[in-house]
Amino acid sequence: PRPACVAAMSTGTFTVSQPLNYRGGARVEPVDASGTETAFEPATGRIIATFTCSGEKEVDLAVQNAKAAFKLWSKKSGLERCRILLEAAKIIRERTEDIATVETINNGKSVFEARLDVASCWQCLEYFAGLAGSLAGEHVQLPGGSFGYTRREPLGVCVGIGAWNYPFQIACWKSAPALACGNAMVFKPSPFTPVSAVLLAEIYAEAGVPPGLFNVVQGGAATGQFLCQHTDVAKVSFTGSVPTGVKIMELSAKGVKPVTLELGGKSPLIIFSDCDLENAVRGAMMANFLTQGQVCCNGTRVFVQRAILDKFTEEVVEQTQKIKIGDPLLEDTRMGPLINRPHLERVLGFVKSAKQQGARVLCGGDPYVPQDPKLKDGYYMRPCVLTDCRDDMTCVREEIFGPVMSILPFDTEAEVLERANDTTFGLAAGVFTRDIQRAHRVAAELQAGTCFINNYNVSPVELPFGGYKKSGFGRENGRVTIEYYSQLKTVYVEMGDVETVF
Ligand SMILES: NC(=O)c1ccc[n+]([C@@H]2O[C@H](COP(=O)([O-])OP(=O)(O)OC[C@H]3O[C@@H](n4cnc5c(N)ncnc54)[C@H](O)[C@@H]3O)[C@@H](O)[C@H]2O)c1
Ligand SMILES: C[N+](C)(C)CCCC=O
Repeated sequence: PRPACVAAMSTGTFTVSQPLNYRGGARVEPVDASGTETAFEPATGRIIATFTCSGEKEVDLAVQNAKAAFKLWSKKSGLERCRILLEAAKIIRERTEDIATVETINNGKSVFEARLDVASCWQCLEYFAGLAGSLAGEHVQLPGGSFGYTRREPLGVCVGIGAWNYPFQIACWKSAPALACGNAMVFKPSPFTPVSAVLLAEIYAEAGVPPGLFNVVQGGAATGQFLCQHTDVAKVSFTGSVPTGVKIMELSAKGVKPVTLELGGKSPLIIFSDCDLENAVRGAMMANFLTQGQVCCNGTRVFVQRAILDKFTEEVVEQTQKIKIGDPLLEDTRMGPLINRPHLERVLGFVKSAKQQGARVLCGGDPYVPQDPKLKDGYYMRPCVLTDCRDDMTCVREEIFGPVMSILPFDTEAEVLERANDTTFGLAAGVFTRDIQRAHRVAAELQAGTCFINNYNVSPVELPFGGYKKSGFGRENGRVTIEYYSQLKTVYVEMGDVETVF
């Protein structure tokens, strides 16, 4: 059943009343445990769920269900899979309000933004539904009338492991290409945001996928490890931090499983003095403050050419101070709370160390208590703009994952490219300039999986998304993702006699 009118809910009222695991076509309590976790409503600090983390037996049951469903699903034609995925996309679109509301309650992002995330989800399903019907191999003529052909085949049971900043979107960006290619999936959300992935499982079931094709197991590191180590799992697609990505890769390597790693970043945004300043300021806001700054590809190192430094800084501070912080379910809120108390403290700690290292806080960077008494225990802070930053400061080198922008002046193109690329990360980068040749020259030199020219943090599902360097490898979205969820079989066909060398 769909959640009871969550769209009509207000902050401070939602609690989870049904099991959060989904296996074999139904919500279930796990048969064994690897501890318990608690999920919060960041806006109020209220507990909304206490749940059991799945143990090894539950993980195995989910994988076995997925394996059984794979046998049915992988035999369907691409067009048959397309129809079911399109139906799921339609349901997601119709339920935008319900899904966005749950996402906002559990994650803290504004409902305005959560609706945009949901749009990216149904669009992703539509996109891969479209590709499902066109998956094909090639036919190759060989000497003597013999020939070969290739078949694009699914991998089997794929595991998806997600981060907490885009819970529903991550589940869709992984499952849509996986299912389009004929795979089954077991998905584990972050224990901080367990609620919305199970809505996706229900939607897939309603759309007509076989029971067990998309399963959800809840838990933390231990549950994730059981998934990565399972011998019947063919592939692991992970979104999260670099240190966890390393562990996932090590575990998967033991079973020679291919991995997709969508990891963290510390992306540069370069603003040349010939830019359209108004657009550059808007771009910098988009690059830093979506989802309270908890975005992997955020352009948090904002390099500004010296001639426009003062004007740009003044404008960006003015816009930052105008951001409406508060109850994320209210229509005019644009910044909600951070994900939890320890993370808020961590982000505030980055601001403190930036000050100690010589940066100047132009606005924000301190805890915020909204006037509404029910929000007093929420995890809010005011968005922060730092100036007088240097490349060696901690706030400029490390991923903060919060609403903290560092402004860095520069003089020449060569200098800024050198500095922009001086990082172990390589997820995204941006450039604002009116000089079309410079824009493409700079994009070609930036060491990043995605480069934005004259915009930032737009990610249409038609375009591949993924990292360079320690930000990971493999891609999500775009046609190329088919290659990460399928394997190519070559079939040789002999039309003559066997010529033996013996
Ligand atoms: N590149 C991208 O597309 C992208 C998107 C969103 C977030 N991120 C990154 O994610 C990070 C924030 O997310 P997070 O704090 O949830 O990351 P995290 O690495 O702490 O956790 C991510 C997921 O991995 C699981 N996990 C933790 N230890 C594990 C282990 N040993 N084995 C298997 N699974 C394990 C967690 O339970 C969670 O589901 C940031 O670094 C951010 O940049 C990247
Ligand atoms: C949709 N965005 C804003 C590009 C975010 C993608 C996922 C990164 O955390």
